Amino acid sequence: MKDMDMKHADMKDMKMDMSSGHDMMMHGGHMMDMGDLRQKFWISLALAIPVFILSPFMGMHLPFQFQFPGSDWIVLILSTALYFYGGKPFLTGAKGELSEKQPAMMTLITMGISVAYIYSLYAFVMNDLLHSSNRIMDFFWELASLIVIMLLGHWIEMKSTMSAGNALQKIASLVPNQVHMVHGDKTMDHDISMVKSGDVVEVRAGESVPLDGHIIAGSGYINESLITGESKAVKKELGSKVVGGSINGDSTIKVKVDKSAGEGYLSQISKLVSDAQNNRSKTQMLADKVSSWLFYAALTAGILSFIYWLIFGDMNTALNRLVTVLVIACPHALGLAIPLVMSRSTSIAATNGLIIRDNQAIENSRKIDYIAMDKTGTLTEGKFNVNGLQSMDKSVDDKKLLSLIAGIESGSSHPIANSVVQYAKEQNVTPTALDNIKALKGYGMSGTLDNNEYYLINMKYLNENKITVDKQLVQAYLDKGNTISFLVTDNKVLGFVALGDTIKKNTVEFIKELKARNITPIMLTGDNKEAAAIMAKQMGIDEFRGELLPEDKHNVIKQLELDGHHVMMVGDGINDAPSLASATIGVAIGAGTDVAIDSADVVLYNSDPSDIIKFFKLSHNTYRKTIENLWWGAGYNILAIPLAAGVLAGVGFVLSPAVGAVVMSLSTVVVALNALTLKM
Ligand SMILES: Nc1ncnc2c1ncn2[C@@H]1O[C@H](COP(=O)(O)OP(=O)(O)OP(=O)(O)O)[C@@H](O)[C@H]1O
Ligand SMILES: [Cu+]
Ligand SMILES: [Mg+2]
Repeated sequence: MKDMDMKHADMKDMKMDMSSGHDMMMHGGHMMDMGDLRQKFWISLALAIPVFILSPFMGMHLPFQFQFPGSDWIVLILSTALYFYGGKPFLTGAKGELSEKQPAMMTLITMGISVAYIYSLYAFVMNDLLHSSNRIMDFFWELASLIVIMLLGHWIEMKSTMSAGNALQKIASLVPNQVHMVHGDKTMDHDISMVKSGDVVEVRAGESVPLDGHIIAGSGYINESLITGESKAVKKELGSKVVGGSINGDSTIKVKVDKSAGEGYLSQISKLVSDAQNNRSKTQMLADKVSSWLFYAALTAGILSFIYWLIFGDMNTALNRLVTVLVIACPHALGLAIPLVMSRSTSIAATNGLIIRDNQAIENSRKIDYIAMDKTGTLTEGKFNVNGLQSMDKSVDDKKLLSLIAGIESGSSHPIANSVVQYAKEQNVTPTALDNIKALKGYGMSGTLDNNEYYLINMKYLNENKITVDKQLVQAYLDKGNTISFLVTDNKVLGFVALGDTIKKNTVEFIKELKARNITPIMLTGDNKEAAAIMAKQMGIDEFRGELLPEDKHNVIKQLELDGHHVMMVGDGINDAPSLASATIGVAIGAGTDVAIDSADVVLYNSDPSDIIKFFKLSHNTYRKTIENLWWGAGYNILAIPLAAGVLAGVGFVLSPAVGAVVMSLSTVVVALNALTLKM
């Protein structure tokens, strides 16, 4: 569980991060500390208002403007403060981008405001210090308005990014900070981070269960809907497992904590979500590329128009055009377009049973035409009923047989093993203690007792090792889709256990929907072919393979991909990990098997395969929004740069920096709002 470790302290930090004044923002996939944008915006606005009044706009005097002796000095001082204080987030952002040799949005903004500021300084020196004969037009008005508008734009962007990306905050808020720890017959309130595995906490009526554990006193109904999506409260009794974040009904229970704050179910989920949100997707890289491309385009367009106006106009016009081009090229909306959609998307996903670990999966989902699924635990519950248990050798009776089988299975966490051990307990049969218990991948288990090697293995193993068994005895179980395990020692079959699984309630509907989407479902299982065929038929699946070893599953996926298909693989076990990693999209079931989860792109944390349909719907909408936003973002730049360069100057239209900035901010708001309308 190493990489899922998340101390509760981290979760609290997270809560603090969200509410503190410091705004973090994604730019080109990097998190950037923007300082307190809200405060910066208001202070900058206050600084800017006198500049708007005292400084001529584009060399023109607007009706409300006036000057007095020394007013230029006030403008200079206020503008300098604005540049260094209000412009700081952009200046530091640009430094970061340039140090990584990835000029992007921040560099463009910095270019715009720096050019405006430096040129205006020059104008001030010429006008007010050297008293040059013809007044040089300065850009203080534009500088001030740009900084204010940029701050506003980024502040709005920030707010939408935050509301889009608060899945972590939602998860963190599911657990209380304080717990009632039980000490003897007293309880004391402690910080949740103090609670260790083995401690006992009291959960009163209506409170949420702080940590994973099991009930040692009391019983009641517990609502796990926040965690499992299952809206009905479930009855929990003595010994029942409870999950941190679920809500207690109206009785008081005592819970013995099994996992400390860092290891519980919720912290795993948090870790997954934060992984997913920090994940830099290829699509984001596309936006980065476009941003950096725009940087060079703007520089080129700026220099060309500068040269052009220098030749056919004058220095002032030329500089004015240069400043305008550099200011307007700002790819604000563009850089916002995809991160916003993606973070909104992962956030929606997180509240719908989906954790998207790799954003690339969203893009790839359009291509999927095959979906390969593991049977046990994925399409079925993975909770087996023991349908038959029979000794086939005089040396053991049924009870002894079960004791041996349960003994071997106590060393396994396979669903079959859990079910058998549970069954033995119900039958009051004590498992025999065996040594050296090992898993035989794809076949079963083995263990030693009194120097004898005992095997609990399937038919495939018997066939491959030429161990004979009267198949007639188990045929009836095979015909019902049972999984059969034989207990073998010394090449002699001692007996068998037959287990039946139940199909998950949403599976049949899910398969229908897949087919309606023209996605071919194929079932891959390690179970026997008879069980595979019978279960597949019941589920409505036409293609299936049985008796597969983990590497066989992997090969089936690889072959399908070689044949030009794009395969989604859904699995739960450690043995599914290679297939999950090699598929176009790997989907892991449940938050249980960390190896499977680590290899997957998407995790279904409610263990409900039909959430995959939600994934397809969400991905489809996300992709559409991404493209829409790319056009809104880039479209602005595509139109604005040539206009700013003065292409239409011949017909009397030139775009001023201030108007450019207003339009840019509008396009940003459009992109942000458009991202927020993303729905499932
Ligand atoms: N702990 C175990 N006890 C008994 N039999 C086992 C055990 N582990 C595996 N087996 C046998 O090996 C077969 C394949 O196991 P594997 O884990 O590869 O697949 P599975 O999880 O049963 O099915 P699926 O591939 O659909 O998830 C099982 O069907 C069973 O016959
Ligand atoms: Cu911008
Ligand atoms: Mg399995």
